[in-house]
Amino acid sequence: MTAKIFIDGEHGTTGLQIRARMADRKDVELLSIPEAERRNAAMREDLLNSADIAILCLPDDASKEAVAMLAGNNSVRIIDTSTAYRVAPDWAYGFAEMDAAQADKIRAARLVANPGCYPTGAIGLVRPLRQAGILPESYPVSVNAISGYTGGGKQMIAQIEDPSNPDPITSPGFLYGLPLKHKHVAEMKTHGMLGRTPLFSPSVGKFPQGMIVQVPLFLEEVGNGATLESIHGALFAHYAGQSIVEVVPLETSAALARVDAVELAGTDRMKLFVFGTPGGEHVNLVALLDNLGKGASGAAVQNMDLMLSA
Ligand SMILES: NC(=O)C1=CN([C@@H]2O[C@H](COP(=O)(O)OP(=O)(O)OC[C@H]3O[C@@H](n4cnc5c(N)ncnc54)[C@H](OP(=O)(O)O)[C@@H]3O)[C@@H](O)[C@H]2O)C=CC1
Ligand SMILES: CC(=O)N[C@@H](CCC(=O)OP(=O)(O)O)C(=O)O
Repeated sequence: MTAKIFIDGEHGTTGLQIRARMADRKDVELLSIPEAERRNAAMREDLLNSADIAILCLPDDASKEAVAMLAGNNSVRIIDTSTAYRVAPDWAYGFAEMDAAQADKIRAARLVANPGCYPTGAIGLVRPLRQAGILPESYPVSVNAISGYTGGGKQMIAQIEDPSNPDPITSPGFLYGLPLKHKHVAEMKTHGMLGRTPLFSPSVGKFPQGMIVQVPLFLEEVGNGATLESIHGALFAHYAGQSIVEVVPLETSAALARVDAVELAGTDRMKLFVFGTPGGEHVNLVALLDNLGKGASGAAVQNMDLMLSA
């Protein structure tokens, strides 16, 4: 049986990429709304309620409105890509590899919250270390990151790509989120199993897709006898057998001179690195992904596939 999928927000950045990933699939039927009608609430409500799975690629407020349009219709399953439900207890967090039980939770769930792009990297790095008893709950985690500009959606893409935009961005790279209250911090704390709110400083580079997320650690503060090797070993064991998330061998990382933010652009994969010097004081945990791949649309399709395999 083909599953009916409606992507609410299908003409936006995340929605278009999900559509592209499904273009050649015979096992799903895409319900579609004409671009000119994308904000037509009555048409959206009808399509939402006709779907087996509704994938919401909308700003938070519009996502909440779509969920309200589905109230009482338990036959429609929802994947929401916004920030609205990522720490809601009745929604499954859609990061299948974050622990051993999560893929089954997503498979069985009606409501799935797709993770944020930056949190996919940060949680992917710290949660296995929390679960292995290496990183203390009280450790003050800092997360520094650079994203491709498509992370800012249609608005930022236009600011960067269209010179006639009334509010153009001409900088080749910039920090933002300067008040340190980014909307991703809550999910990093909750699903990273952290006792303290992480200090998150994001930035954007003038490339469309790609992302580097860094979590630097002081080993003396980590304690528990943690070393470069024990941290790498815990991550390596956690992701053993996974095909989308890969932990790069220490010898390979040690031979690198650079990490290229766009290396995984156009893929749905994520690479995790542990950098440092054996016996040294510091370790830098690094995640490399595509903000629109494992960071958004790729993860949404992965979650849809898990849900369809139930
Ligand atoms: N881009 C990324 O890398 C990531 C994005 N996300 C999340 O995905 C969601 C979508 O983001 P993104 O694709 O980047 O955003 P875009 O702005 O590129 O696209 C959003 C789409 O939703 C439509 N839309 C907005 N409001 C409404 C409404 N009230 N009713 C119907 N349609 C509406 C927009 O239409 P219009 O053109 O008329 O505004 C647009 O087509 C957001 O919640 C974002 O946080 C998550 C992870 C990464
Ligand atoms: C570069 C850029 O602006 N990135 C966005 C995050 C990407 C996004 O919208 O994802 P979420 O739905 O996970 O928030 C931001 O910082 O708000």
